[in-house]
Amino acid sequence: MQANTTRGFLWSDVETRTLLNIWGEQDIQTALDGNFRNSFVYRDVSRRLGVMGFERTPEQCRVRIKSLKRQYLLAKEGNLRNNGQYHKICKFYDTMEMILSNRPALDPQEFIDSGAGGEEAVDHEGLEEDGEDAQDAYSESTGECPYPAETEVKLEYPTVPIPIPVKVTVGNNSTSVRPHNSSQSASNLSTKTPKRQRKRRANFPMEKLMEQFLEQSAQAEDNFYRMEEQRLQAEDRRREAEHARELHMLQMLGQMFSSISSTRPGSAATPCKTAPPARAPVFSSASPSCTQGQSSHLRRPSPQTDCCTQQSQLLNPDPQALVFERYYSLGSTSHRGMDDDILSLVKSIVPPLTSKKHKGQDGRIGIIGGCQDYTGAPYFAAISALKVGADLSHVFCTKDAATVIKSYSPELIVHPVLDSPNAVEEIEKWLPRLHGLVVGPGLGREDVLLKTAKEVIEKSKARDIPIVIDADGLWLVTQQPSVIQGYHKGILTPNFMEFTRLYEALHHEPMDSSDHQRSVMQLSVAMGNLTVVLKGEQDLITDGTKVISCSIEGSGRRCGGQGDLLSGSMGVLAHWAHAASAAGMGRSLNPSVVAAYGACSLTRQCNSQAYQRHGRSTTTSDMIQEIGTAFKKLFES
Ligand SMILES: NC(=O)C1=CN([C@@H]2O[C@H](COP(=O)(O)OP(=O)(O)OC[C@H]3O[C@@H](n4cnc5c(N)ncnc54)[C@H](OP(=O)(O)O)[C@@H]3O)[C@@H](O)[C@H]2O)[C@@H](O)CC1
Ligand SMILES: Nc1ncnc2c1ncn2[C@@H]1O[C@H](COP(=O)(O)OP(=O)(O)OP(=O)(O)O)[C@@H](O)[C@H]1O
Repeated sequence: MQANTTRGFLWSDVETRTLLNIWGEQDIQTALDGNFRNSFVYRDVSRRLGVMGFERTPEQCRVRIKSLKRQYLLAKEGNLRNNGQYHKICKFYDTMEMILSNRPALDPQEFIDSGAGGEEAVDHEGLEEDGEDAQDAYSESTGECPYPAETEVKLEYPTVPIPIPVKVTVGNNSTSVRPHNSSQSASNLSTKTPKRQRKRRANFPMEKLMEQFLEQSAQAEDNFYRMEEQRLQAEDRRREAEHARELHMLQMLGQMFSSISSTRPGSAATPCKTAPPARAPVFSSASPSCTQGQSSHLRRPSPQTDCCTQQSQLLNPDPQALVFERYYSLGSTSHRGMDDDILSLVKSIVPPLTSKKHKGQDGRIGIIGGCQDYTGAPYFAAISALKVGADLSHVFCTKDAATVIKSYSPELIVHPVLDSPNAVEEIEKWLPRLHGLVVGPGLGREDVLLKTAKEVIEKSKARDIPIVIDADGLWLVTQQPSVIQGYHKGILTPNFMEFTRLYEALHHEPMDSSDHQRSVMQLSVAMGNLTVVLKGEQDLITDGTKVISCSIEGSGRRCGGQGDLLSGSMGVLAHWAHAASAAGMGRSLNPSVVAAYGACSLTRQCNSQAYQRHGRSTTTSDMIQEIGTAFKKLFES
C-alpha cells in the first residue's frame, strides 16, 4: 500500500522516542485514562515536546500515538504468530510494552477500524511516516478512544482477523504491507468495517454523551472568543473616544485663539516671515486636517526648550499664523506648548507593549549602509532602532564592514551583501519583511554602492515602506532627486552641509542662509512635499505646508554619530506613525512629520541626559545608553 502522502509529517526516531517518554509519564497516562475528551492532555504533551525542541501540534502528537498503538497491537499479535517479526512492525515495541502494560487492555478493533490494513509506519532512512488515517473523524474529535464503548462494539461484532504485515517495502512509490493470515483484504477493512462500527456507535449512549460533551466544549470555546472580541471592541471604542476628546480640546483651543485674534485687527499686518527672531513666533499647524479646523495649537515659547511651529507665510500666507502673533503678544502663560501637543501625537503612535504580540510586530528596520571606512554609523542607526522599540534591526553593508559591525553587537542582523554582484536581489529578498528603511549611514560614495542604494529605494517605494534618507544617501539624492521626490513616506535628514548641497542642486542658485525656515520649506516643496528635517541648533521639520521646530534642550556636545541615532530612531517612528495613520489615528498631522519630531526630540533628550552624566566626554554611545530613559520621559510619562 502506498504511504499516505497527504500527511507528510515525518517523525524521526529521536522525536518519536521523546514523544513516547512524555506520553508514557504517569501523569499523562492517568489523565488519559480518566477522560473521554483528552485534547488538553495532548496539548500538554505537545507543549512538553516543544520544550524538548520538537514543534508538533497536539493533534499530530495524538495521531502519532494512535498510530504507534496500532503498530504495537499488530506486533503483539504478530509476535504470537510470526516468530519475532514484531520489531519490524513496531519499532518502539519495547517502550510501548512498558507503557501500555500498566494500562487497561487495548482493543485491537479500535486501531484497525481506520484502515489498518496497510497504514503502518514505514522506516525510511531513520524517519517514519505517520500512517494514521486522517479521516477518522471519531478518534480525531475525541482524542483517545473511550474504552467502554469499544468493548461494547466488540461484543456486537465478530472479531476481525488482524492483518499481520510480513513485508515492508520502502521505495519511491511503493510502500507495500501485505496482510498475512487474514481472510479479509486491507481495503475491506478500511472501507467496510469502520462504517459499520460508526453507525453502531451512534446509537450507543456513551457516544451520545460524548457528542454532548464535545458540543458543550465547542460552545464554551465560542463564548470565550465572542467575549474576547467584545472586549477588544470595547478597548477600541475607548481609544477612539480618548482620541476624539483630545481633538475636541485642540479644536476648542483653536477657536478660542481665533476669536482673540479677530478682535485685534492690527495683528494681521505682521507676516510670519518677517517676525523678528527674538519673538520666536509660535503658531498653529496648517496640516490638511488643521486647516479644516480640527486642530490648532499655541504656545508661549521658552528660550531653551521650546518647540515652535511656524506657519509658513513664505509661500502661502495663512491667517492662522497671526493667531500666534497675537498669542505671543498677549503674553499668555497658561497653555500647554505646541511641543506638548506634538509630543502627545508622538505618544499616540507608540505601540503598547503587550504579551499578545510576537517578535517582529513592533517593527523590523533595515539600514542600508556600512562600508570599509564607516562601520560606526550603521551600527549607531541600527542599535538605536532596536533601543527605541523595533523588534529586529538589519544592516545591509559591504562584506568587509560586516564582521566589524557584527562584533559591535550580537543584537544586529548583519548582511554582507552591499558590494556583492547581486546586491539588489539579496536585499530585495528581505524587503517584504521590513517595516522601515534607513538609507545612507556609513554608505560611502562609491558609485556602485550608490547605484545599489538607488535601486533598493525604488523597490522599497513600490512596497510603500517608509524611507529615511541620511548622510551619503543624501549625496545620492543630490545627484538624482527623482529617486525619492514626491514619495509621501520619505524623510530627508540633512545637516546644514548636506542641506546646502541639496538646496543648490534643486534650485540652481545659492541658498539664502539667513532664512532657514524659508529654505527648508522651499526644498520640501521642490522635492514634492517630502518631509525634510534640517538638523541644527533647532531642528526644522517641514512637509512643505508648515515648519515645525524642535528645540528641546540638548547640549553643546556635537560628537559624530548623533545624526545616525536620529535616523535609526526615525526609521522606527516612521513605521509606527504610518501604521497608526493607516489605522485612523493621529491624522491631524502628516505621519512623517510626527515621526521626525519624535526622533528629533528623542535625540536631543538623549544628548542632554548623556551630557549630564559625561560632560565633555559624551559620545554617541553614551547617548544611545540614554534612549530608554529619554523615551520614557518624553513619550511614556
Ligand atoms: N563613527 C562613524 O562611523 C560615523 C560615520 N559617519 C559617516 O560618515 C560619512 C560622511 O559623513 P560626514 O558627516 O562626515 O559628511 P558630510 O555631512 O558631508 O560632512 C562633511 C563636512 O561638512 C561640514 N559640516 C558637517 N555638518 C555641518 C554643519 N552642521 N554645519 C556646517 N558644516 C558642517 C564639516 O566640514 P568641516 O567643518 O570639517 O570643514 C564636515 O566635516 C557618512 O556616511 C556618515 O554616515 C558619520 O555618521 C559620523 C560617525
Ligand atoms: N547646534 C546644535 N544644538 C543642539 N542640538 C544639535 C545641534 N546640532 C545638531 N543637534 C542635534 O544633533 C542631531 C544630529 O545632528 P548633526 O548635525 O550632528 O547630524 P549629522 O552631522 O548628520 O550627524 P552624524 O555625525 O551622525 O553624521 C540633530 O538632530 C539635533 O537634534
